[in-house]
Amino acid sequence: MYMMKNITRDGNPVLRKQAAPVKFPLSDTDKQLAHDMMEYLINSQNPEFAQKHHLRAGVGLAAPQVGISKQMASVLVPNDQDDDQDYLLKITLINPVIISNSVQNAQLAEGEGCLSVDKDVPGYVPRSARITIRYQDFDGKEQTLRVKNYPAIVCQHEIDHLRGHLFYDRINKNEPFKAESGSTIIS
Ligand SMILES: OCN(O)CCCc1ccccc1
Ligand code: NI
Repeated sequence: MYMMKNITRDGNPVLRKQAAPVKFPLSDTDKQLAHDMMEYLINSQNPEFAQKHHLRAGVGLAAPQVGISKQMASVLVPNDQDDDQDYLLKITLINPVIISNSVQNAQLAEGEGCLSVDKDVPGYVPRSARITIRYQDFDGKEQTLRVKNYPAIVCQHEIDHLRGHLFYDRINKNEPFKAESGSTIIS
C-alpha cells in the first residue's frame, strides 16, 4: 500500500505528461499497480478505514496520480440504489481510448474535484454524456465498454489524467456554471 501517502499533487509535471502505453504481457509490477490502485479506492470508500488513514474517498484513480506515467486507471463507482449491486462500475482501464461519444454533453451539478488538486475549483466540467471506450483487459485482449451519466463522467476524468489534463482545464473561465443548451446536469 505504498501509494496511500503520496498522491501526486498539481504542479508535479507527471500530471501534465501524456502517459506511456502499458506493455503486454503485464509485468508483475504493473499487475501489482493495478491491484494497489483498486485497493486504494476500495479502502478510500470504507468510512472507518478512510477516517483512520485520512483518505479522501475516491471513485477513480489514474497511474500518474501515484507517480507512474502509464496508461492505467482504476474506476470504482459505488451504487447508491438499495439493490444488491455494490458498484455501478468497477474496472481497471488499460490503454483506454474513447472511440465514440454522444453529441450531448453532461456535467456534475456540484462540479468535480480531484485527489491531485487540493483547492476547490468551482464550475461545470462539460463532458460527453455517453461514451464508448476501447481498452485492454489484464490479458491484453481488446474490450469495449459503453458508459453513460456518472460512470461516464468518472471514466472521462480518469482518461484525461492519462493525457495530462486536469478537470479544471475544462471549466469555462468566463462563465463557470454555463451549461451548453441540451446538456444534462447530473446531481
Ligand atoms: O482522478 C481521480 N480522482 O482525482 C478522484 C476524483 C474522481 C472524480 C471526481 C469527480 C468527478 C469525476 C471523477
Ligand atoms: Ni483526478
